[in-house]
Amino acid sequence: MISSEGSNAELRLRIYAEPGEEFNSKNLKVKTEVVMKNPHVKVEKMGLPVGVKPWEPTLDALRNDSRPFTDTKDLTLHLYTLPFPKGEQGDGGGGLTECLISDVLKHKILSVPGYGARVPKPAGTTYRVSEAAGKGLGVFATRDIQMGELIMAERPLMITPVVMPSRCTSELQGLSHNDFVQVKLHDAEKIFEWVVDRMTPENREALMALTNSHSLEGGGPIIGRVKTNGFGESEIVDGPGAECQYSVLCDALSRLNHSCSPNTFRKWCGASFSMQMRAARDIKKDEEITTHYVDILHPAKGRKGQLAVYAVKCTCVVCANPEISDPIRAKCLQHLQQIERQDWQRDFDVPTSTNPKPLLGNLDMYVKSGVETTDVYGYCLFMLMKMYAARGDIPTMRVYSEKYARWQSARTGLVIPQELIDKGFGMISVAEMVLRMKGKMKGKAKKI
Ligand SMILES: C[S@@+](CC[C@H](N)C(=O)[O-])C[C@H]1O[C@@H](n2cnc3c(N)ncnc32)[C@H](O)[C@@H]1O
Repeated sequence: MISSEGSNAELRLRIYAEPGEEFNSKNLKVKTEVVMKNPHVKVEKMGLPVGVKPWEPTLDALRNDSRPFTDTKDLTLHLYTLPFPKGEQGDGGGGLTECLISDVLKHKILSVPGYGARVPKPAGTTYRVSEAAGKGLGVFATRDIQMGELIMAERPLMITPVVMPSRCTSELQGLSHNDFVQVKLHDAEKIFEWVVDRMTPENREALMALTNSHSLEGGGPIIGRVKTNGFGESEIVDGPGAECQYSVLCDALSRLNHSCSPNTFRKWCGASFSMQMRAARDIKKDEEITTHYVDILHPAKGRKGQLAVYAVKCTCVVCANPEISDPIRAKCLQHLQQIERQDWQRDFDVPTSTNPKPLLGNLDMYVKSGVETTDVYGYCLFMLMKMYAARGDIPTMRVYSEKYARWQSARTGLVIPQELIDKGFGMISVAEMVLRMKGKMKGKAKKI
């Protein structure tokens, strides 16, 4: 699973019925235990180990998609088709998602203000999927794309828990670690098959057409595809403590390859129940459109290890030259740690220095190093906007205000009014005051 948070909390949600009780929605119990997450497990063989009986859960236990109300405390997994309720709101034009989620998450999803909104469409065609040398397929720009532009918006094909739904662990006592994992993979594939069986034929075909980079690791074809293509999404979790994380599996978005200098931001939009991707910098026609699977500010060696989990051997220029790139990335990380402690996006105080050289130097470093998807880049644009306002240079202030607004739109998906951008997010009053003062010094007020 492609992590958005980098969290590797090893928790497992156990769905079970007491011995002798029927496995159905009324008597299912749920328990969270420390165990492995499906993206990181690997075994030599496939199928059940010798002597282990197949798990026979009943599908009815999970089939609850017609329940009108959700229990906000129920962490048991159920099958739902979203957007919900089907037929009343329709699919908002974006297609339907098959979900194996808890009521807690379903309640969260349905409570998002504006839930049921249409999935937005990019302006014209923005991308094609074609061969990416050494990486399988990839996504490429079909025209020049400006920073901030929406490139893709997609309703997921499927949302499934990161922890593997499987039989009660007590049944597996005495098994070797390898056999234990094999059973887990086998059980989980069975449950995932139910999810896939509920899909529309088009969605099922799209899912099975996705790449499986983990076909030799003992898991079934669905788990393999989830591991290869699923996104971790911070908003798609149970409860505030993220008791259970989920994997969000999309279609075209799954064709995005990893880059250590990515040119897009990925953002979940709860209202339209869609994953969206926007340009983090200007992208040229035919350029590959990329995302990041791991933290791009980590040193090359660390990234290599993390990327191996996703079956990625990155050969980009940043990875190929760690002696040059690592110190630069370390500097960027240091800058990030400095600004993380500040509420800089809401700080409209006039900067104490009006010398833009250090900031321009940093901006150049961020662009050359390709770290526009990190906050240091946005911070730099924001500070330059404020600094040029403090210098009374309205045209240059507007250049950075425009860039900062585009970057923020790409990052958050929010549309920033042009009037606000023209006014440098309010910094124009500072610029006007400075100009008036300069005018006074020369004996007359300058016209803006
Ligand atoms: C989410 S898929 C991306 C689309 C995929 N290339 C395809 O053909 O469908 C992830 C897989 O793509 C490949 N991949 C992604 N980024 C890569 C990169 N930077 N270098 C090499 N392979 C990459 C790896 O095989 C990885 O497991």
